[in-house]
Amino acid sequence: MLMWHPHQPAESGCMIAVENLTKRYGTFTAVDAITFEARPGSVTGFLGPNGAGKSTAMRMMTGLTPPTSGRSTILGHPYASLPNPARHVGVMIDATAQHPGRTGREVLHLIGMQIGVPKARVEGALQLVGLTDEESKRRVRNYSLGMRQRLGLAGALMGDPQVLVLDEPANGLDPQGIHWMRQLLRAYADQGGTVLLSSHLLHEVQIIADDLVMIGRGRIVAQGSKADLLGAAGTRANSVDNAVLAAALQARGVEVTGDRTGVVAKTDAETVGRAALEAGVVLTELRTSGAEGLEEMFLALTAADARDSGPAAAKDAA
Ligand SMILES: Nc1ncnc2c1ncn2[C@@H]1O[C@H](COP(=O)(O)OP(=O)(O)OP(=O)(O)O)[C@@H](O)[C@H]1O
Repeated sequence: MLMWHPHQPAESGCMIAVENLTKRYGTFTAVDAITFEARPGSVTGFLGPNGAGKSTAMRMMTGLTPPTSGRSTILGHPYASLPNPARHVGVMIDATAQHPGRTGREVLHLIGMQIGVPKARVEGALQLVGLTDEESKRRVRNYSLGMRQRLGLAGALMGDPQVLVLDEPANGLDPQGIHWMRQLLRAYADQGGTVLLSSHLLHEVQIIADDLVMIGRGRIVAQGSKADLLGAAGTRANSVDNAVLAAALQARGVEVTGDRTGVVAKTDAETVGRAALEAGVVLTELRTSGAEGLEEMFLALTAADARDSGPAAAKDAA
């Protein structure tokens, strides 16, 4: 596999910094004072339901939409102040926006000319995203959505950037394509690159991301390392007497939910273990609630923000 080597940042620290970034359309607030950072060598998943404000935030970060207030920097500078930004930041916001009458190869040639990279880079970019020579000669109007995504990613990689900002890059990819993309982005981050990618699918992001920023109706509802967020999702336990275990936990002020497969406690494993010990209940299972817990948390945190939660969907307010 062809590899590339994103340059290490001159100084360690965040490559993308977003501070109180806000976008209002009339009285409707699409992005509401969001603040987060993305680190080099990591993949940051920007997660939220449809209409949460992910694309709007990414458009502001990459100079496509002016913010109402707040600021964002990439490599310490506002995107628009970066000299030849595509050499530093690869952006894929709308993969369907490519010119339908051009071939994939032509699209990449043009990008190369605009940003001043050698023509030979086109071959490398095509190989990186797995578009064949024959496919690269087809017109974009005949591309499947997955092929457009691959072409969009190739365009973003043309400048050999240190930072990638990708809006729903897995959209339209089949399971193999998603697997391929994960490997590509993981390798890119492992070599020091910084990736910010958005998705409305928790599972998709959870597999690849090191850090997560969860957004709902324009606001950040949770953020942190994936490990911390998985931990915060609680502990799943099973015992010979779950009713006694649940009561022991509640007596300690721990919030408990449960189903026929066991007890889920909003606390760490040690606290559950101690409660079981004191109550004299034998534990048969004890683990962090993990992925299921994170999904429950994501749904709960964004429930008030989801369009299905009430008639007054955000979009209608715009
Ligand atoms: N130009 C605009 N004028 C008015 N409202 C807008 C404009 N652009 C976006 N919005 C609104 O801002 C909100 C956030 O939209 P955005 O596209 O950023 O969401 P998203 O999280 O990317 O959603 P999705 O996952 O569906 O792509 C939506 O309610 C949208 O209708």
